[in-house]
Amino acid sequence: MDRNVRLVGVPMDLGADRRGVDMGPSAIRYAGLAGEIEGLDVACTDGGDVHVPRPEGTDPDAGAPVSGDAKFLAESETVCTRLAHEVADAVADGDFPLVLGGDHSIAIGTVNGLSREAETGIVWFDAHGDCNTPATTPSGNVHGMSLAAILGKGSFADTDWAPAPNVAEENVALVGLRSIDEEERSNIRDSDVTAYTMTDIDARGVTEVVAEALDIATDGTDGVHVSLDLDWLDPTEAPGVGTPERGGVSYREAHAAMEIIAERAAEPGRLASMELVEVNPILDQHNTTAELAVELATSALGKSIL
Ligand SMILES: NC(=[NH2+])NCCC[C@H](N)C(=O)O
Ligand SMILES: [Mn+2]
Ligand SMILES: [Mn+2]
Repeated sequence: MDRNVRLVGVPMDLGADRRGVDMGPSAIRYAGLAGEIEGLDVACTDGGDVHVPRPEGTDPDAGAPVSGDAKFLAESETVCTRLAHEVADAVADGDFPLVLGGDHSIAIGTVNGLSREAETGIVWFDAHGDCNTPATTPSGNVHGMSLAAILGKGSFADTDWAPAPNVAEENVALVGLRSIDEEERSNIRDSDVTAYTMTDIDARGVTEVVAEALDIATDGTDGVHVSLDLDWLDPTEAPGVGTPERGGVSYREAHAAMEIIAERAAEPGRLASMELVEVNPILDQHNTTAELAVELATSALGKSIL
């Protein structure tokens, strides 16, 4: 990594049912992220946390500007708009934004900030598709809708804060899927997003799948955003997540994926930003999942075994 890394924490948990992911940024910092990055001879500054309203006393249905079910949408807008500013500022200063969640709804803010001035591809590592819309969501949780929001699907198209300005569906790849809701399945199938399931990883191996996902995300774009939902990994490796799903990638497969990202990042501008989301310290075992998030981030930023 030839740029200064700027950490931006987003202690957001309004997009998920299980409370506790708001403590993710602290847990990841506590696991030693800044020091590990500096150990790679990469400068790292901490931009602090984006302010997130507390849910207590907030009406989850207040002012929802879209039709359908989406809880805390007004707060999502506020937080994602703030985050988009922070990310755009980091990019304008020539820094590499590393965003610490928080639930996955924050990706709406990260990608909006990042794609303001640049064509952006996305590789989205996740057990879930996060492609529900307010019309198809079974839960009303925005963290299950964030990719659909970024792509302006359903009633998100009527908002001015959710659809990202310079992201083409053809440059988006989902990797590691194993839990898709019934109607979400058609949202994915009817889109131009490329979706790699765990079955694809079983058959082809993680290195081939991730290399192809990166080809898709880099084709004609200025840079790639890596969105890493820790529930992408098997819950035996990453127990501290709110929506664990059996059958995820192993510890080594996850590192292998990040190492391929690091190889490609050598080409200037290729890896544009990264976010680590869904770490839930309340459900974790001795901060294992936050420590894993730190390891995977440093792998993506160039840490190698030898
Ligand atoms: N980012 C996540 N962990 N998303 C989980 C989404 C779960 C489910 N598909 C929903 O829409 O509620
Ligand atoms: Mn997710
Ligand atoms: Mn997920």
